[in-house]
Amino acid sequence: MSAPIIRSLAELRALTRAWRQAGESIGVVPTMGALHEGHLSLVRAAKQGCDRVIVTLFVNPRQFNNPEDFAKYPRTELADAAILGPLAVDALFVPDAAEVYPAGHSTVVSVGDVSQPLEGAHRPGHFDGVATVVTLLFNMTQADRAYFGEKDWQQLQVVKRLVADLNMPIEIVPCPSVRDADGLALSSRNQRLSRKARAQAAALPNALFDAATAMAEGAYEPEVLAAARDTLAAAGFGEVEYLARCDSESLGPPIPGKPSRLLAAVWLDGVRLIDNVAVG
Ligand SMILES: Nc1ncnc2c1ncn2[C@@H]1O[C@H](COP(=O)(O)OP(=O)(O)OP(=O)(O)O)[C@@H](O)[C@H]1O
Ligand SMILES: CC(C)(CO)[C@@H](O)C(=O)[O-]
Ligand code: BAL
Repeated sequence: MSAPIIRSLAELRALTRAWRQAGESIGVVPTMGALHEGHLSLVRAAKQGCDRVIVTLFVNPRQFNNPEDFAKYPRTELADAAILGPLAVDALFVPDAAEVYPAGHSTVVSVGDVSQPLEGAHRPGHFDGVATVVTLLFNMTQADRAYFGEKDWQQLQVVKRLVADLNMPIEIVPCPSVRDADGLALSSRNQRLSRKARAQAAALPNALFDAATAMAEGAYEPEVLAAARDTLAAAGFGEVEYLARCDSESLGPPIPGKPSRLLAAVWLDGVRLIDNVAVG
């Protein structure tokens, strides 16, 4: 059986009110659909941690800085509802744009410093769109816990900052990146890779893991980063938008004694891939 699809906020509210009155906890897994094992790992964590689980599916127009990317984003609602069936989620919330942004909607939520570099610099307005829709989804679902993937590391840090700064009564639960057998992080956008490019794509995680190991062993960072760029170019990758070691939490420059992370956004075969790994 497929997951029960709920489209209106009124219907969702009726459910969440009943669950709250029964003293049940609510978990939310926000997604843009085209579900894969990465998303399902979040759903499984939510099922373990909460009495009730809502998966949201909304391709949020306000976080796309590139109209072509928005137009091409995969939309597979029926398959998504079917794949969630065996996990027995309580609701698949699929609002339309007018339910999320009714006429007259004019509030934008903007998170500070952590949203500025990397994705923020290369996708102007992206994190304002994410922070705004995540705030709306948290309010709409009344969730106690929300599950986010480490694959979108900067997004996770932005959402943590948002929740801390606005004292939102919700716990953010990070979930590790799920990777294919060759190491490529699962992503809806991987579907757009040609067969040849898909075979080349594992060079990205390999280069990141190798570089992170070298850095942890004390190798000279500029040389390590230059070697990683050479490896990617040799593997057929195009533009490297960023490849940088950052403080894991603030995404600013690394801070001695604090965890750091290596993050990248790279083009391959007309597809923009992102990934990140811990250093040390
Ligand atoms: N491989 C993965 N492992 C763990 N979590 C993931 C993975 N891929 C996506 N997620 C998480 O699922 C949630 C929804 O992400 P989203 O719907 O954008 O999927 P996606 O595959 O990342 O798509 P795309 O990268 O093309 O936008 C986010 O919290 C994201 O971090
Ligand atoms: C969190 C999110 C569902 C908000 O639209 C989106 O950015 C995503 O899929 O990671
Ligand atoms: N997976 C993060 C959402 C986005 O790329 O727009």
